Amino acid sequence: MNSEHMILGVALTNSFGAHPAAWRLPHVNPEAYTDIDVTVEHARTAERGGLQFVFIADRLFLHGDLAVSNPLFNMDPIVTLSAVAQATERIGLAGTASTSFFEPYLLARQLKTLDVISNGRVGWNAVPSFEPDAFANFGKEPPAREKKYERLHEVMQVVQALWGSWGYEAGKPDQQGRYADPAHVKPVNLYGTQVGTRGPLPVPPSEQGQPVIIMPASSGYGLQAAVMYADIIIAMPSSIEEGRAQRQAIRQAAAQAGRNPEDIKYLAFAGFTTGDTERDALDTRLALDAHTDIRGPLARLSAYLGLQQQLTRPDEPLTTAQLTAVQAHPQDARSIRAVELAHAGWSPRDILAHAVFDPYPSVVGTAGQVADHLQEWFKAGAADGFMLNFDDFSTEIGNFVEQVIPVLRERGIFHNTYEGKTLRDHVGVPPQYGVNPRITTGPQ
Ligand SMILES: Cc1cc2nc3c(=O)[nH]c(=O)nc-3n(C[C@H](O)[C@H](O)[C@H](O)COP(=O)(O)O)c2cc1C
Repeated sequence: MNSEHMILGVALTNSFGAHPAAWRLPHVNPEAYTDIDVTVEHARTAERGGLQFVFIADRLFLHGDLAVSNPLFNMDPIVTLSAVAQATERIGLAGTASTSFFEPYLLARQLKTLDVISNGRVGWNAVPSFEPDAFANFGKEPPAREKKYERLHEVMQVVQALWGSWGYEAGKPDQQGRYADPAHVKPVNLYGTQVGTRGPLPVPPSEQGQPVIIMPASSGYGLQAAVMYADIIIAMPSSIEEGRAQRQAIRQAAAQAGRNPEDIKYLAFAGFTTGDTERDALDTRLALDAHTDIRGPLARLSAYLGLQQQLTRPDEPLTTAQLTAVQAHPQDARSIRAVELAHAGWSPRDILAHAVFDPYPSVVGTAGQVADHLQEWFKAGAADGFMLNFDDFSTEIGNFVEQVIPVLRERGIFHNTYEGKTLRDHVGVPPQYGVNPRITTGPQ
């Protein structure tokens, strides 16, 4: 992994795409939620483009109003990735598993087994759950914030201790009669306030030792935990300035925690819809937006444009009087963008089709515009790479691979091919096996 190259992961959180209407498009298989072949195909397309990993977020409850939408998350990320592992060779496989419910022995076992059978391609997005609906599914009430993070710390340390409990020194099976050297497959006897384990975990090292750890960007307790354990931090900054500031804050906190800041990769979420022209890309987005009620977004847009009155002509550019009245909220990247688009002469419907209200910065445009966005953020130090989101996986992952990846390669900011075999190689993070000694002995 060369630091001149950006890291690209693709979010395959559900089977259809990031747009809630993707499942309704005529070319989309509406049963993709339960059809593993569809997810496998998306992962293979991403692998063809040399993307470093696929990523599956998770919520432990039914998310999405089934009367109008598909379930918004995967049936089960780890089981799904096991199937994807068998159908792919190089691409990394990152899945979310909550630290709030499962016993660390079970988490350690499933994740490391997946890492072994995929030849070292696994990433674990370790998140503490916070939604009452998730806790209800385990017959529980959400705990206080400090208890939630206390459990997270204990789970992270117990899982990693279990991962390291079958030492490299145990060796390979010797058919003369010794399968492994038991002196190096040892109990860990690690007990916290909320979880604990005896060990050992009967899973030998994978090709990358143990899974790469991913954690979401957060502040306070979350930041403190992420800089202790994470190899990759994923985030949703809304502007280059915010991304740069958050990345810097993480690098600083990592150094204070005794880490080399270079060992933590900061990835920003971004969304893309590509077309041969900007108009084509907007029309693709409009075909999806047509399935949603525009009244709410229009009301929100008038507020973001700083207008007192509602926008009543969604297909006409703003009038001169309206353009004189618009005013961006200086602190809000979405408002600034909406005002820019209004001044450029786009109609309210087209401004919305530019994805101004997506939860992360999005580009609806040509491959060159998409590449410009990625390059600008990367070169500005606002991210080490990106978590790519696509409205409609069935077309957009392929478009990105065929149209955007060649531009990034031409500009020298994306690798030509996988240089190594494991996810750790793909993202350029150092080896680790078991609990990082820094955690038990303090900064060196
Ligand atoms: C980029 C990003 C991705 C996240 N992915 C998930 C996820 O897949 N599942 C989940 O339950 N929470 C996810 N979260 C939420 C975090 O786990 C965390 O609960 C949230 O950021 C609130 O943090 P706090 O508890 O420190 O307030 C994500 C957060 C961010 C910023």
